[in-house]
Amino acid sequence: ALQNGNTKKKLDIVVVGGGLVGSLEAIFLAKRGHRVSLYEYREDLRTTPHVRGRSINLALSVRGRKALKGVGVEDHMVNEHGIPMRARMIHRPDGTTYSIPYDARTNQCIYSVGRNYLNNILLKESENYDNVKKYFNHKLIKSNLRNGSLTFLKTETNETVDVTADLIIGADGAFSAVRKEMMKQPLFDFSQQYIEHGYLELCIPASEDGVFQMPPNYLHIWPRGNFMMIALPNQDCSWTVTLFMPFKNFKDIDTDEKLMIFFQKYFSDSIPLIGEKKLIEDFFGGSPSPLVAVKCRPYNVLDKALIIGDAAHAVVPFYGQGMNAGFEDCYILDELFRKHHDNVADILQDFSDSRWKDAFAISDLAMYNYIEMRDLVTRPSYRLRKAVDDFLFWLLPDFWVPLYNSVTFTTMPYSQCVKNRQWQNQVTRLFL
Ligand SMILES: Cc1cc2nc3c(=O)[nH]c(=O)nc-3n(C[C@H](O)[C@H](O)[C@H](O)COP(=O)(O)OP(=O)(O)OC[C@H]3O[C@@H](n4cnc5c(N)ncnc54)[C@H](O)[C@@H]3O)c2cc1C
Ligand SMILES: COc1ccc2c(c1)CN(c1nc(C(=O)N(C)c3cc(Cl)c(F)cc3C(=O)O)c(Cl)s1)C2
Repeated sequence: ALQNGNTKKKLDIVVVGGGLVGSLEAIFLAKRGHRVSLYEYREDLRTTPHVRGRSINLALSVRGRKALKGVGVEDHMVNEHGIPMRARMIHRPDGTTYSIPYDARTNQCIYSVGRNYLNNILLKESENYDNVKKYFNHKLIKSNLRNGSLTFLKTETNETVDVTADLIIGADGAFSAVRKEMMKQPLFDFSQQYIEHGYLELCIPASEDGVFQMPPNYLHIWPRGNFMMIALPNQDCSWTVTLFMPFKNFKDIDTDEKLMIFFQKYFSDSIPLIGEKKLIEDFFGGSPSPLVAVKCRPYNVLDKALIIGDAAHAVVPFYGQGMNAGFEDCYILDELFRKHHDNVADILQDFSDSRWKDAFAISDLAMYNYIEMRDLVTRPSYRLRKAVDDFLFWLLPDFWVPLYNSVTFTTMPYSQCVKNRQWQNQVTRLFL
């Protein structure tokens, strides 16, 4: 192996999926000198407007930033594009608000970033590597992972093309075709869970004179028990608002009047911000998207294939960690390439053995938040517990890292964050 842990043997690696994780992974592999072919089902989104049904912006936190730093785009994303969110801004039903800082002690914050913007930055960064080839409008329709063969449908001409690879990386999202193939292997565990809530995106536009209509450096939340609205700021001073509600409730709101009565009752302060006409248009113009959690393991087939990102661990979004966890996969995989040099079998085995505990932990944490969401930020005991956490965090900062801070503001393995929390629950139960 070369001195910097680079593998001697250059591999022909196919990355399936050019979303956030696949495009980042392609750069990591290219930096190690491998020959990367990235195949993406959709067209080159640098040419198309926003795709509906995927959140338009996302919360980027330290785990994701660390991976972006590894390929040299963290600084741009954080300082030229990302909008810092230093606290939550909670909207009460009566329209009054109060804020809860994310990290009073060290003033850390999370960043709102545009999904397509970030995807474009990563695709553009991959152009700096002549050992990366990108193929858009290519859909994986067949594969034999053991002998590294793949068949893609070229959606523009309906022709198929056969490709072989030394290594296949499946970064093709929650409904991964690579994972479907993997599931045919013996000893492959898989479970998926759809939750009863769907989500619908609305928009709070910039004001007439082009500025934010709400305080910009906050993650705005309207917690309403069995449903919730959340808003993240965009670069153009608009907000992407995501309404989470059981599909049944979406269905029951089937006229303009019912919609207005519903919003007047639960989200009255947002009506003048969204605009009544736009609210009716956007609510009935789209349909709520489903949310699914996928757990599976192992993530590899011998030294031939590996799944990462949502393909390996799609989680419900109630922790803002899905993309951060997928980016963390890329960071960890790069460390394993360094650690095991050119032994791909060891690299993939080590990834499967070490990553599933953390993937399952963040999946459980996000699902826990979903269940708790009803009173996540309004239940008195939550706020009492938060006050206790903040006091102990202030008193013993290196000892008492509250759960939310450790998940969002440290790179402590997710499984370690959960262990921490269980231990803290015991202790607080003593005097709460
Ligand atoms: C409402 C909502 C809010 C969210 N908020 C946050 C947040 O605040 N912070 C955060 O960190 N995460 C958030 N997430 C999670 C985040 O969106 C995902 O974790 C992230 O997009 C996963 O990236 P990925 O590249 O693994 O998968 P994807 O983004 O799904 O990309 C998969 C890519 O593979 C392509 N593909 C699929 N099948 C094939 C095929 N057969 N052949 C070729 N290509 C294929 C797709 O076209 C796509 O481009 C949120 C998710 C939702 C739904
Ligand atoms: C684009 O669509 C979406 C959809 C959901 C989310 C995000 C973006 C970003 N999300 C974040 N969640 C946390 C968090 O740790 N918790 C416990 C929270 C969990 C919920 Cl459900 C919530 F509403 C607030 C907080 C909070 O603490 O602010 C962050 Cl920190 S960021 C959820």
